[in-house]
Amino acid sequence: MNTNKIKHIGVFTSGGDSPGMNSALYAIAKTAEATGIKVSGFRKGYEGLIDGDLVQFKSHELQKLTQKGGTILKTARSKRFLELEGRKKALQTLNANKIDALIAIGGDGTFKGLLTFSEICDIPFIGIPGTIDNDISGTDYTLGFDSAVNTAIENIDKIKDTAESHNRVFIVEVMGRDSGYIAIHSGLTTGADAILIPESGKDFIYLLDKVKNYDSEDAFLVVVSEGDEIGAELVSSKIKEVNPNVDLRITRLGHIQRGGNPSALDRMLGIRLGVASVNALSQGKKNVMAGVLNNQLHLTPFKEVVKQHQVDDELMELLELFGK
Ligand SMILES: Nc1ncnc2c1ncn2[C@@H]1O[C@H](COP(=O)(O)OP(=O)(O)O)[C@@H](O)[C@H]1O
Ligand SMILES: O=P(O)(O)OC[C@H]1O[C@](O)(COP(=O)(O)O)[C@@H](O)[C@@H]1O
Repeated sequence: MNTNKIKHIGVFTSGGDSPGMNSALYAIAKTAEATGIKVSGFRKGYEGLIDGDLVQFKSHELQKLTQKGGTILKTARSKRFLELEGRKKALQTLNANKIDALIAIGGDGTFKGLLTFSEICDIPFIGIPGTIDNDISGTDYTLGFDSAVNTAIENIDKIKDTAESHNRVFIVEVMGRDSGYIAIHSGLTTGADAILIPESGKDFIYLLDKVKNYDSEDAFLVVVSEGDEIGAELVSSKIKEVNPNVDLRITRLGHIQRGGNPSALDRMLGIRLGVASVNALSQGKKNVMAGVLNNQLHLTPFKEVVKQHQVDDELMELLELFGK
């Protein structure tokens, strides 16, 4: 392993926070220390790079916080980094602090940012996929997805109890800005009657077919992704059109899905990808995202990392089977 070139890594979290980010930060610090590399953390995503807002990282301090949700480095969506002016300031910060590599934990927007930044900055960048939405190619799972699904499940189970007690139709909106992964996983595993996602056009037809005859002693549970083109309000009014007698409520789970301690799976993913990202830098890799494909570590060039707008065929078949 060649560790001569990299002496000082900068790391930051960016975009929406996700459970598991702290595990990854801990693993990065631990691996870097073991190979004699200094690590600095930039606070608030690209904003910290622009403002030179950085803190020294010591693994024993991060060890205490590895199990916590959120990100101890804080995160942000930075308008200033979208402008060349902002990116030039970020470059000055890196030069002034002699940072010779960057690791970013975030979603596809963060990686697009790195690609744009690479036009004026030629130090190596490594990405770690961190978003609850799980909508990034090049990895089976993103950091935080499993925890968010677990939170959604826990809450949907509770809603189902009250829905059954009152024979109510409940529409539960889960997160996923443009993606249905949280909805599919949480809907299937809570026995939802209908699951609505942006990637499917048929799901709404199945829902109306089912709900028009709904007149039972059970709950009728609809899990809808916030990214779905129809949305909870319209779904509600369409249900009332086809079945005016239903007693219906809408619950939005919202940001509760982003918080909480990470699941075992997300903690392990954070540790694996944190270690992999430092190792990738030591091996001379640049501008790649570290992910896990078929449970094997995998590096994908940023240029090939895209926002996933399709769920895989197997999940679509499940949706078809359980949605009808
Ligand atoms: N094309 C781009 N050029 C420069 N910076 C970008 C670009 N796209 C996104 N970014 C930066 O990445 C940040 C995070 O992206 P965002 O889409 O909000 O979250 P995520 O990384 O979770 O997808 C943005 O706030 C912006 O600062
Ligand atoms: O916290 P905000 O800025 O309101 O963003 C909400 C969005 O962030 C997410 O929670 C995760 O998005 P990211 O891709 O930025 O991680 C989406 O599911 C949701 O639409």
